[in-house]
Amino acid sequence: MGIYLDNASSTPIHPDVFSAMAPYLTEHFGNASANHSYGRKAKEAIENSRDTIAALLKVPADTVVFTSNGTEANNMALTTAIAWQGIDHIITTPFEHAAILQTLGVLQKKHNARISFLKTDRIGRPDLNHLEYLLRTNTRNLISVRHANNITGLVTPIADIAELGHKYSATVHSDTVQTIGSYALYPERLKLDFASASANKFHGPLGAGFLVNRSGKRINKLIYGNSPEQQAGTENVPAIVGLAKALEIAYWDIENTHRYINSLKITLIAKLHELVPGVRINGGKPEESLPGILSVSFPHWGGRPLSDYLDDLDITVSGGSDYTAQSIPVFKALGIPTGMETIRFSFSYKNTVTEIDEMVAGIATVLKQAAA
Ligand SMILES: Cc1ncc(COP(=O)(O)O)c(C=O)c1O
Repeated sequence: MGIYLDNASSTPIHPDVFSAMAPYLTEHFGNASANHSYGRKAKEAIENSRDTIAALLKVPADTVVFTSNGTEANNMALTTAIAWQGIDHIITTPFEHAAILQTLGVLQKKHNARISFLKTDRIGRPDLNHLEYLLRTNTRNLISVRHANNITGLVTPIADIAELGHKYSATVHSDTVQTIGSYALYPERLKLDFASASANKFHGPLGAGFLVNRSGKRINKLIYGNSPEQQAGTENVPAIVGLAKALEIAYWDIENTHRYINSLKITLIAKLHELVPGVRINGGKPEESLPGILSVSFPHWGGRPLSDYLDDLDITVSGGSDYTAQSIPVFKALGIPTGMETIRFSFSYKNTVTEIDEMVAGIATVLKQAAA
């Protein structure tokens, strides 16, 4: 097995999550809408999962809406806010995920709303004075700002943003896909009307997410059909069961997991500074960013990209041309020189210091080859 350092993209499923899901793939395979024992068993599993998630997040169970992923949760939140709340002005940042920027682009046209992009500082922190100015000079505002940047890991002061927003009666959504499960996050404490999550970011299955809807408004459906779940269609019961189990595991002992993952990140930063002259760490100080994400820009030494060499060594990171193409607006906004190669390393509880050492040894070999 190689070294997997792309956990911000997707994490391996936790063995206990797999065990919790297995009976719902084999024995309890019923359709939750069916009026017989199989259906009732499936329905019960969904409601138990909803209760588990609600208890962990300290929100009422009826605010938890299951979705297929984080993108759907984000779409649902924005569509609901704009459709029901008569929003005519949206405040966001240029750093949001495509699930936000593309959705807002469509909704803006459909509802004749305007979008303002918050000014940010050099590392991407939003300017709260600018936020207050935008809130003061507009009415019926929706704020959508993500809690942590999935490229650099920088964490936004979302509670301050939400507090300011509510002072001016704004509706506040945060794309918390990178933070729910990474932090023990409580939407009420952060004063969020909407928060989105995706299970495969915290050792849950692919194809499961949820939206917390504290707005008091009915969810605006994205598709129509039979299901009593707000999103139409037959529910993915095993994935929902796995999602709840994964969140339970993530919230258990989260502080120690954090400390451990952060120590891997600090170790890698120190080793890279030692090894590579001119290396640049993006996303602010380690304590300002998610413990699990490290964005590094390497001076280009000509020839093949470093991420390709790492791939040859069976070391998986986020890099290469597709990643760069998606991330270019963020790199530009952060002032990362175009000549540098930027790689995201993202860690989980499964990674070890030995893996970090092996990867650094791999980078050292690549540097030597390039210099020869
Ligand atoms: C910040 C952020 N928002 C939204 C998404 C989309 O989530 P999903 O892939 O579950 O649709 C991602 C996925 O990487 C993300 O990092």
